[in-house]
Amino acid sequence: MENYILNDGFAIPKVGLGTYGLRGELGVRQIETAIQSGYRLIDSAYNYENEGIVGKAIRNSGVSRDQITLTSKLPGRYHEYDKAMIAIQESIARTGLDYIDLYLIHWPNPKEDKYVEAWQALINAQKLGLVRSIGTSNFLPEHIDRLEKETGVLPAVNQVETHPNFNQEAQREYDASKGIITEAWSPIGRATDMMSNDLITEIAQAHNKTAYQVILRWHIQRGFLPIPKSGNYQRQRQNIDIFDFNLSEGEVAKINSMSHEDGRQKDQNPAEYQEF
Ligand SMILES: NC(=O)C1=CN([C@@H]2O[C@H](COP(=O)(O)OP(=O)(O)OC[C@H]3O[C@@H](n4cnc5c(N)ncnc54)[C@H](OP(=O)(O)O)[C@@H]3O)[C@@H](O)[C@H]2O)C=CC1
Ligand SMILES: O=C(O)C(=O)[C@@H](O)[C@H](O)C(=O)CO
Repeated sequence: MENYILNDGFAIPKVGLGTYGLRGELGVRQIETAIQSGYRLIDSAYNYENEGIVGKAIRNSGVSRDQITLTSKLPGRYHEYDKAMIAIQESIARTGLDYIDLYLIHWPNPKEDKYVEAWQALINAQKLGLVRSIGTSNFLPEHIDRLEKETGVLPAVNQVETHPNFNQEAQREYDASKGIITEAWSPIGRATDMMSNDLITEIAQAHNKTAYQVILRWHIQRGFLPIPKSGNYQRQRQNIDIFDFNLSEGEVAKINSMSHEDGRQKDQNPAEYQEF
């Protein structure tokens, strides 16, 4: 697996496994198969109620702990400093591991306006060794500017919705200007209409790859870090088998051109959406 280097010096795999909806003992087995297939970055969140099974899969995997990057995320209801510190410790305890590699603020919840306080807690948790790297999710440039101005500390990653219908080029440019890696959530658009898109199907046929492999390759060639979710062994393998071909600049540009202003998931604009 190829890596990006974060602004705090740690390496992070270029593709990760999304785990929203993977739960229970079946979830443990699904995450174990992903690790056996080569995944070394696992994305979880307090609100997915699966930190326990993700931790169990990592502990069962036989892969050494320091080879795996585990992400979790702080929910909106815990943005106050003291609550955030407890929530981080609860996340770690549920995993059964000693630390979490990457901890993100899940949503900025700008109407509550407590995300700077939450960020102070993540900074302190990093100093205490509870979490290795810290970052944000669904943060717009204005939110990151405030973190920088009020704390002087920038996120290592910013995880945002990105897929061909919503390519986030402006956000990526902003993140890159601050040394932040942009992770892509819903990177294959939740597998809805992408397969039937003629443009992507044509490119896929030219490379003898699936439409989803082309989309995931497109993310990487643009400098994004996609975290596709699959509970299925074969699809998990397909989603990381994307390092043996290159899209041309023209193909990348064609996929970029699919993006449109209202291409994001419904009601997921971080300027408005509140998640607790
Ligand atoms: N920070 C945030 O606010 C958010 C973060 N996330 C994170 O991002 C991850 C990924 O996003 P998500 O919304 O799950 O959407 P994805 O774009 O990853 O799509 C997941 C869906 O695609 C299917 N799928 C996966 N691979 C293939 C394939 N190769 N061929 C056909 N179908 C496929 C999966 O089904 P199957 O499992 O059956 O293969 C599932 O139904 C989440 O799981 C979560 O970890 C998601 C939303 C918001
Ligand atoms: O899955 C996540 O990480 C979320 O933040 C979800 O809330 C997601 O955005 C969603 O589907 C909300 O309906």
